[in-house]
Amino acid sequence: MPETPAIHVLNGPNLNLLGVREPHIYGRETLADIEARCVKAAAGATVVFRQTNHEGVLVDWIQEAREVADALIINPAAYGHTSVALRDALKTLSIPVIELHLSNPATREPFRHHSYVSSAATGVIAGFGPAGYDLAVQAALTSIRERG
Ligand SMILES: O=C(O)[C@]1(O)C=C(c2cccc(Sc3ccccc3)c2)[C@@H](O)[C@H](O)C1
Repeated sequence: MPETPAIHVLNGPNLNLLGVREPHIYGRETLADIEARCVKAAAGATVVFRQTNHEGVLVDWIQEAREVADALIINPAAYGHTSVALRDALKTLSIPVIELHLSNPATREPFRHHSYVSSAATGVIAGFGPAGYDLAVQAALTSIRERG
């Protein structure tokens, strides 16, 4: 177990607009609120929390995590349903990868039912709203601890 684990949390397109519209689907918390949740749940572990609307930037951040992170949490948003590039980048990682969705895409439009990310993830958390990020951080810490 690293002395101070580093958990990278990556967020995909449009998540910078959270809390503004569709609170019945994604909740009323902003991404800044969710970042604060992650820091609190991490209980002293380092949290690197980022959001981008650009697929290639997510690939760059995944490659960076390969070198410096002990676990990766990713909410790919719409790119989860479209991006082989994200799947390929995640497959290069040997650290725990947790796919996270605020909503449960399986209960929504058919085009959201498939995720390219899931086949590269250690596990998936979906449908719990912002609390899902707390669950993902706990899962990351447990996975790090159990890997030694
Ligand atoms: O549930 C999620 O977290 C999800 O990853 C997030 C998504 C998503 C889609 C559009 C906008 C937003 S964030 C948002 C919400 C309300 C108003 C503006 C932006 C997230 C979807 O693309 C995914 O299918 C599901």
